Amino acid sequence: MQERYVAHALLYILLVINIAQVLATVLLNQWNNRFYTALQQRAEATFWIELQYFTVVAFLWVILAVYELYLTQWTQMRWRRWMTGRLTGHWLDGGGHYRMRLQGNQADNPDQRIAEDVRMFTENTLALMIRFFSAILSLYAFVLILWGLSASFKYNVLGFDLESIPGYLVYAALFVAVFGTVCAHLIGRRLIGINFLRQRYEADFRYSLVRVRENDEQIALLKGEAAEAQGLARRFANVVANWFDYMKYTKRLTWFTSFVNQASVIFPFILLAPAYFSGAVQLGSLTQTAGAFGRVESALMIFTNLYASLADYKSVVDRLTGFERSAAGARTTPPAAIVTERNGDHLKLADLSVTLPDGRQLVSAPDLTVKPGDRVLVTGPSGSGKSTLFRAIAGIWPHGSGTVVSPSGADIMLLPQRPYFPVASLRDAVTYPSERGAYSDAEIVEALEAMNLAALTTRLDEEAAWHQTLSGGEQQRLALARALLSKPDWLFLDEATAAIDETGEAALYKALCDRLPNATIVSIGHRSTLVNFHDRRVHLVKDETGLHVAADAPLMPLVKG
Ligand SMILES: Nc1ncnc2c1ncn2[C@@H]1O[C@H](COP(=O)(O)OP(=O)(O)OP(=O)(O)O)[C@@H](O)[C@H]1O
Repeated sequence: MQERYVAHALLYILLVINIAQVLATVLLNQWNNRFYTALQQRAEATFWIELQYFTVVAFLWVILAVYELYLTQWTQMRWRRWMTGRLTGHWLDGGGHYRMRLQGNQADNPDQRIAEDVRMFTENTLALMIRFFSAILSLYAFVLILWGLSASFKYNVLGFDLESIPGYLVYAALFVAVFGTVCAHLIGRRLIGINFLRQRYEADFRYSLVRVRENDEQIALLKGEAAEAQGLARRFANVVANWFDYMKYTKRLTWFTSFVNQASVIFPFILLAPAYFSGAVQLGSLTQTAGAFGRVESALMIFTNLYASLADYKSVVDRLTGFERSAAGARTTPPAAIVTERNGDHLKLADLSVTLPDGRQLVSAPDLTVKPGDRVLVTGPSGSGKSTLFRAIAGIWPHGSGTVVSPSGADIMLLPQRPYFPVASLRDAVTYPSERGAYSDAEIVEALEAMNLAALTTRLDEEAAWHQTLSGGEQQRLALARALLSKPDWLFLDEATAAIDETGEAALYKALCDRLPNATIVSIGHRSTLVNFHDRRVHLVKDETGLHVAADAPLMPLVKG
């Protein structure tokens, strides 16, 4: 609320500054007439007085210019902060970021849209708004002046008395401006699409660089540097090709706008010269009229002069609205046809059919119930859909139909094979996503020791990219320590111990079962040794139509397929 008031206040101050600036230009325009008339008449005393007048107005002008820029920049950052918070929220809320990708309606490079496009939007909106506002004000002020001045320039063209058209100089400026705007649009409109793609290609290229950085070890091990260099060059080739397109159209537009701008310097003099040379008006009146004509014309030509910026702006607006549409689509589409109800203390899958994004059926669970305290091992061939079934149970998979009734009020945690850690201190990494201070150091140390990570207990304050520095097994143990701390009622382990040797895995499962005696544990795994820690097995087996179906199976023996 307070934020809104400050934003409004800043905007009003900026508008007032703009009005004052236009007022100053009007004063200077009038001064122009007096000053040059004094020069022409060699009136020295008036000349000095007018110079003092100019100094005062110019000084005020400088103050206004400085504060206009300063307050504009301030407003831009406040606005950007607000918009960034809003878009980040829309992206992250309710798993939208994940569903945006899965639903296939993802706007490209959301990271770039939140970072770059928001910055460009806030900077340009304000700058353009102010340019348009002052253009309207100067138009208003100088049209009046020019209208009045038109009457003093008497001459005729091809026998037609121009003086008889009131304010004909205003019409002349309007004609130039309309002509300029139409031509600028015809020449430059392709820039909108080109700018849109430029943002995209730049972001694609940056993302490829980040992926190399994130996967440096794999790339070094595979000696994939040459392939990466080729891939990066391919992406950068898009940036270059797009840039050449951009150059081509910007060049055409610049040819036109520069030409029009230069022509508009002499255009008023051509119009006014006959009246001046016939002696009808003084030099001061000529320069004032030419100045006023220039002001009216440039206010009217705003679309022409800002066409490149407007094209840029339009592409940024398109990218942001595309992002918002995609985020809204992800938010408003419920966790697909799979209804997740919270009711009772059992987990119940009824007529559940999980499909792939392209609509192909992947796995079904016609009737499956897991009771609190169960220890269930889920098995099935690779690619049969075990992980996707977990995703559907967790409510983040948007494709399929049927019902998942999950236990009411239960705390559910799902650990994947490759755990995620933020680049932060080890303390924050292990307690993620809980709030800071949710666990004492003693609790954290205890959990780490229980997961055989005593060596890490002295490094709680150390910040690192833990996904790159810890071994695969250490990362999995760190994720299990996270589970020990948060003590979920239901723990889903998706091959969460696959990188650990069988003896180590046995010790970890024992520690988990001892420390979370009431937790229901559902594990996906391929190892036969896992049988020892579970009392039930659900197997994904192919039915006669080739579809994998999840159903109870004997715990032993573990058979493949
Ligand atoms: N986002 C996705 N888009 C398209 N296909 C997907 C997506 N996620 C998973 N799949 C496909 O769904 C199938 C099942 O994947 P899933 O990871 O669930 O198998 P899994 O049984 O857990 O395999 P594994 O035992 O090898 O881990 C695979 O063929 C996979 O390619």
